Amino acid sequence: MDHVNDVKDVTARTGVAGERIPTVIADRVDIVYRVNGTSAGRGSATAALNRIVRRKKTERASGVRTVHAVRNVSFVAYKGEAIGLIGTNGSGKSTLLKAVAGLLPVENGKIYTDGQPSLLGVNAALMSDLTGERNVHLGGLAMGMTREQIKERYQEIVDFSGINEKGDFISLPMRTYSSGMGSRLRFSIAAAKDHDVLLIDEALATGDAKFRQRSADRIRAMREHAGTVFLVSHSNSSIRETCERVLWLERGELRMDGPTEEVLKEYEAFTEPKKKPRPAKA
Ligand SMILES: Nc1ncnc2c1ncn2[C@@H]1O[C@H](COP(=O)(O)OP(=O)(O)OP(=O)(O)O)[C@@H](O)[C@H]1O
Repeated sequence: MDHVNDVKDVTARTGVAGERIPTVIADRVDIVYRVNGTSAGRGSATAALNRIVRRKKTERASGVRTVHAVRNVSFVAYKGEAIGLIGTNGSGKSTLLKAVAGLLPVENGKIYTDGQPSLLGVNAALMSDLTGERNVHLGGLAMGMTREQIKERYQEIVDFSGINEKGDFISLPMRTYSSGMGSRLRFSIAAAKDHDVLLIDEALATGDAKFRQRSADRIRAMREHAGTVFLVSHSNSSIRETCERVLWLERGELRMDGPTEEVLKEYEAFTEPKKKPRPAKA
């Protein structure tokens, strides 16, 4: 099994114990995507025929290409931590998050989690033809809340999202929302529940400054109540506001794992364009 839901067994075996309680352990994880239909040939029927004819050839010849998205990544996350995942485009952040959520198999290594991690992405499935109100109920049920819990927290969710600040938008279909409003509602629904491990993919990026501040406060509160929060973001300020630890992935490899400021300092030096030397004064 590559995704095991019992971290306690591992802690017993490895002796990682004491005050800090591990919630996620990634042990030398490799994740590989396989993409079909990449060989020359027109249309998928030709590609399929090619695959049958050349069954014994290499993967590349049969039209299957592999993308090694995460390479030999290991880390231990503890209860109460908020961890930022950073890295340039295509460095493997979303892939790693999906694997921690149990949505992608790992090629090598293992991921152990304590409790069921919840992945909150900007694409979290809400129904655009239904009203915000219906979506709050559906989203809550999808996360495992009871009808009573949803009723109890409904007003809190709507108030937190700020959707109704500019009129009665919560009774309109979600397709009438701006992308920022949509992701605020998604975040608010997810934040209404206490999660053991909450995985957030860019959810805060589209909110305005006021909402970002509220989200950062909410994430802090969630950490105090229980679990561990992972946040993937390209916004270094969101990471600074929210996380005290950062994992930096580059080309699928874990380049740095440490306190936010230390890692961001190196990352910013890596991503900022090199300054041209000033011409010498005449
Ligand atoms: N479904 C997929 N099939 C094949 N390759 C994929 C798939 N999803 C991602 N990849 C590849 O895996 C690598 C890592 O992608 P991933 O989306 O995890 O990166 P990321 O760090 O989240 O990027 P970004 O910052 O742009 O969102 C990339 O090379 C990407 O092309």
